[in-house]
Amino acid sequence: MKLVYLVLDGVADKPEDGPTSLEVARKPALDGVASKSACGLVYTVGRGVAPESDAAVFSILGYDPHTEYTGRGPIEAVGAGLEIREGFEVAFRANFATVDPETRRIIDRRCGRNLSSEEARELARALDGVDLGVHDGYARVVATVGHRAVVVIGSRSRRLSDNVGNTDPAYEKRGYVSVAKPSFEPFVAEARPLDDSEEARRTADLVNAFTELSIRVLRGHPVNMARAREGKLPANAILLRDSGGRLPRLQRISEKYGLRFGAVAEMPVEIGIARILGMDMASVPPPSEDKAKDYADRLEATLKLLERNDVVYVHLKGPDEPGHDGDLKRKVEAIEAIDKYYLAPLLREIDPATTALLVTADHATPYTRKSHTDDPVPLALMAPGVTPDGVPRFTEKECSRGSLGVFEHGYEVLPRLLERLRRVYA
Ligand SMILES: O=C(O)[C@@H](CO)OP(=O)(O)O
Repeated sequence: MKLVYLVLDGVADKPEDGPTSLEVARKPALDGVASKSACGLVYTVGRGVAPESDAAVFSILGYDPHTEYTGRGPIEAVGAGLEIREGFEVAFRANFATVDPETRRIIDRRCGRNLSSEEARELARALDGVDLGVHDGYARVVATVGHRAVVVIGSRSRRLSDNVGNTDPAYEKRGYVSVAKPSFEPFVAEARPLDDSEEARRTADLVNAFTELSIRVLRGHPVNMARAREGKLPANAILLRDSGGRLPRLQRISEKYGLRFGAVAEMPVEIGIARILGMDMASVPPPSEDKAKDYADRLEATLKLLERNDVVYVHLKGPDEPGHDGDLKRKVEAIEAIDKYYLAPLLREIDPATTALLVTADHATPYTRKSHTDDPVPLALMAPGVTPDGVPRFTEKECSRGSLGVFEHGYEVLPRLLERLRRVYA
């Protein structure tokens, strides 16, 4: 049996807000798959939870993020090739952002979403290894993709704790599962200890010292001088979120399902997840403007992994960013590009008699809300022995009528559907 598990990042919208991107997009390949599939909806982490990609992806891979999870920071660190010194280091997901340095008001959480990875690397180098002046502390800063980075707050001699709040106001830590806030005060938040331990207080002090230092160092940085000359927003602050002090201890996915898993992932967080779960990784360059080339690379990687694995998890970032930017046109274009340059050629390459296809999303990023929401996402399973529901198109509303019904948690999807496929392939 072979299965391609295609995850379209943030592709779902909020149907009650009006036409959704999936309804507007011209996507013959996706709609063709839906018409040959059993369909349904998934609350990827759970009803009422607007998840970040990390918890959502662990969940749709079959791991309940409320039982064993340790935050997005360590996952992004693995994706960036960083190790964490347990007990003395805490890893955060970070954003280069634009703030008013006097008031700490956030002008743009992503400094205009036009920071090149090279600019980010130069800015990170100015802060990587800095001494924080308290608690024998220091920071490591590694740029990843665009405005994204990993920051590790450490102490050479004092124990630290990951039980501290975010300085990024857009997401709220609820234990280790961070959720997107529908609205927030646009100011850099003070990191707070989330318990009364000395370790948590010490860590919060170090985070706040890092925030101040990053604003001082980035203010006059040549990259920002050049950006100002080009009329671009400065990357003059670093927002931290989703702290974690160690990696989650999870069963390797191949042992969990008794199947070999490959992964095609574009962003550090999904790369980190695939590594932690022991998947056979194909490395592909980060997304570029040339979608035809990007998706040809991702298709080639998928086919190569299919040769030596039973399941290939493919995570395509495309629709999420325009969702965050509130841009319906670009979100529709992102879906159409995946349909035309990835899915249509994939369907020409795989044998539907022996290779199943499961398509879904990690969460909704409605362009009408410009953030992740708790809306359920559509799901379609096309496989031999699976009777199609006659769903005409891959959209939120159409898939809600499917025979698979509603999965209350993403971690129910793979166990239930792999069991169904095993019966067919047995
Ligand atoms: O990294 C990203 O693409 C998004 C969501 O995961 O984060 P942010 O909203 O901070 O850009």
